[in-house]
Amino acid sequence: MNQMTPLIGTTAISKLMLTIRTSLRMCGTLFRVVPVSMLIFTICEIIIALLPVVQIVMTAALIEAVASLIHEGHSALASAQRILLLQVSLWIGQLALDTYVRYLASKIKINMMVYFGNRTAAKSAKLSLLQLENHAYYDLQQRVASGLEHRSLLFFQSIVQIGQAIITLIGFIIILAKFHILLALGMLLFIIPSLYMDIKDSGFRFRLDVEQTPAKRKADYYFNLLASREWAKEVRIFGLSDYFAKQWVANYRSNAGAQLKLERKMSSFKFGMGSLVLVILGGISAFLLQLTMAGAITLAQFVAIVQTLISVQGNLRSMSASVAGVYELALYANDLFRYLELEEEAETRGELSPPAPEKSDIVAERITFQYPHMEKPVLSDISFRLAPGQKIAIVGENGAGKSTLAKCLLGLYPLTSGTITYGGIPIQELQPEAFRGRIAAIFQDFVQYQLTLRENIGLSNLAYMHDESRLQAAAAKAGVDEFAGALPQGFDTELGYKFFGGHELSFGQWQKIAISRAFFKNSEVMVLDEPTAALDPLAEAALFEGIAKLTQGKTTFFISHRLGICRTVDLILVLHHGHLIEQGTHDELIALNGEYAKMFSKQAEWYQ
Ligand SMILES: Nc1ncnc2c1ncn2[C@@H]1O[C@H](COP(=O)(O)OP(=O)(O)OP(=O)(O)O)[C@@H](O)[C@H]1O
Repeated sequence: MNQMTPLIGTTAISKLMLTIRTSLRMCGTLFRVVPVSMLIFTICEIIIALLPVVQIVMTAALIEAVASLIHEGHSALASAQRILLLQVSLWIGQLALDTYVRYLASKIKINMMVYFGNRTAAKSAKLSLLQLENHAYYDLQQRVASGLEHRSLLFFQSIVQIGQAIITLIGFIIILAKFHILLALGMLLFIIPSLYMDIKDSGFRFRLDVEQTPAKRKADYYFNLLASREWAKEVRIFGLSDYFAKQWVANYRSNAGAQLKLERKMSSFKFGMGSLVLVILGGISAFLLQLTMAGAITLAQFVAIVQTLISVQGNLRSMSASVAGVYELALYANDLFRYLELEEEAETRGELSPPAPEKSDIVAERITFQYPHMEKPVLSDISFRLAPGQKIAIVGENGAGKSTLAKCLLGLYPLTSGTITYGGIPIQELQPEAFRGRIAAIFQDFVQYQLTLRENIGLSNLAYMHDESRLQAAAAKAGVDEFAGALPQGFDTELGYKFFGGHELSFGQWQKIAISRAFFKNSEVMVLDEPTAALDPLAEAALFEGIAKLTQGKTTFFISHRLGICRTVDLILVLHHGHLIEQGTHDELIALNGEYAKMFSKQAEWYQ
C-alpha cells in the first residue's frame, strides 16, 4: 500500500486492532516523553474516577442521617454534621484536583507539541524532493499538522476517561446489584446502542476528512491567492478577485455540502439509537416503581438508585463518546506515526567519503531520469566527463531538462538508470552529509529568507556566519557590497516585508544575495541556475567577467539562456528534449554549426 494512503479499518476487528495498536503506541510515547507529569496525571485521574462512587455512598449516608435526625432529634445531629462536613471536603478536594489536572494537561500538551512538532518538521526536511512533489504528501501533511498539540494528550485523556467510566460503572453495577440484579443487567443494556452509534459516527467523520482534504487544500490555495502579497499584483491587474473568490466558495461549499449530508444521516441514526436508550431507561424506572411498591427498597435507597441511574446515563454517554473519540484519534495518530515513518529517500545514502577535490572528476554515464507519474523520461541517455575545477554551461530551450540534470548531478533526484560518479564513486554510495558539504547551488527560484542580510548570506556555512571578513568577501563577489552599506544596520538589517522592521529589496538585489550565499559556502562544486536572470547588464557583465577568478578551482555548472557566459566555460552541454545533442567548447560548437551555433547567432543578432 502507498505509504501516504490513510488506514481505516474495515471490519470491527481491524478497527479494534488499529485502535489498540495506536493507543498503546501513543500512550507509550507520552510516558516516554513526559514520564513524571504523566504518572501524576494518571494517579489524579484514577482518584477523580473513584470520586462519583464515593459521592453516591455519601449521599445515601446523608439521607439516612437526615432520616435519623427527623426520628431521633438532636442526638443524631453530630453524626449528620460530620457526614455533611465530609461531603463538603470531598467537593473542595475534587475541585482542587480538577484544577490541578487542567494545569498539568496544558503542560503535557505543550511538551508533546514540541516533541511531535520537532519530529514532523525534521521529517519533512529529510524527505526526498520527489516525495514533496506528490500531492498525497500534502494531504497527509495537512491532516497530521491539524491539531497536533492537543491530539496526543486527548488520546490519553479519552483512554483514561474510558478507564474512569469503567471503574465508575463497575461501582454503580455493584450498588445496583445489591438492590436487584435486574437493575444491574438493565443498566448494561444501555451500553450497546450508545457505543455503536458513536463509533460509527467517528469512522464517518474521519473518512469524510480524508475525502475532503484535497478540496480543503484547494480552497486554502484559492484563499491564499486572494490574501498573499506574492500574487496580489496579478490578482489586481487581471481582476481575478471575483474569479478566485467564487472558486473558493465552490470548493468550500462542496465540502460543506458533504458535511451537512453526513450530519443529516447521523442525526436520524442518533435519534433512533437515543430513543432506544430512553426506552430502556423507562423500563428500568417502571421496574423500580414495582420494587418500591413491593416495599423492597426504602426512600433513601430509592433516591440513591435514581441518582445512580441518572449518573449512569451521563457516564455511559461520555464513555461511548470517549470510545468513539479514541477510534477517531487512533485514525489521526496513525496518520501521524505513518508520516514520521515515511521513508527518507535520500538519493545518496552510502557511507563513503567524497574523494579529495583535485581527484573529483565527474562522470555521467548514460543517465536517464523520469519523474514519477510521467510517461516519458525527461533526460535520456546522457553521458559526459568533467575534470575537477572545469566550468560547464548547460544550455537548451525551455523544458529541455537543464534544471533536472542539475538536480540529478547534485544528488537531489535518483537516476532512473545510468550512473553519475564523483572521483570514481557512484553518487548514491557517498555519505550524504559529506557529499552535500562539498556542493553549493542557487536555483532559479532561490529563497528570499525573511531574515537578516548576515543570515541570508551566512546560512550556507553556519560556522562562519559571524566571520565579518568572509561575509564581506562573499558579498563583494556578487555585488552585494554595493547596497549593503546603505542598509540601516548593515549585515544585521532584517530583510523582506513579512516581519516588523524588515527592509525590502529589489528582486535583482535578492539574486545578488543568493549568489553570495553560494560563494560563501566555498564548496568544490557549484551549480548556478540562471544566476543573472534578474541582474542589470552591468552587474551581469561584472559577474561574467569575474567568474573565472571567482570560481577558480571549483567545478561550476552554469545554466543560462544568456549564452554570453558560454565563451568563458570549458565545456558546453546542449540539451534538446532531454537529449544531449551537442557538447564541446564555444569555438567547437560554433564550428559545428548546429543547434548551439543557431541559438548563439540568433541571440547575438539582438545585440548588433
Ligand atoms: N516536478 C516535476 N514533475 C514532472 N515533470 C517535471 C517536473 N519538473 C519539470 N518537469 C518536466 O521536465 C521537463 C524539464 O524541465 P526542466 O525544469 O529541467 O527544464 P529546463 O530546461 O530547466 O527549463 P527552463 O529553461 O524553462 O528552466 C519539462 O518538460 C517539465 O515539464
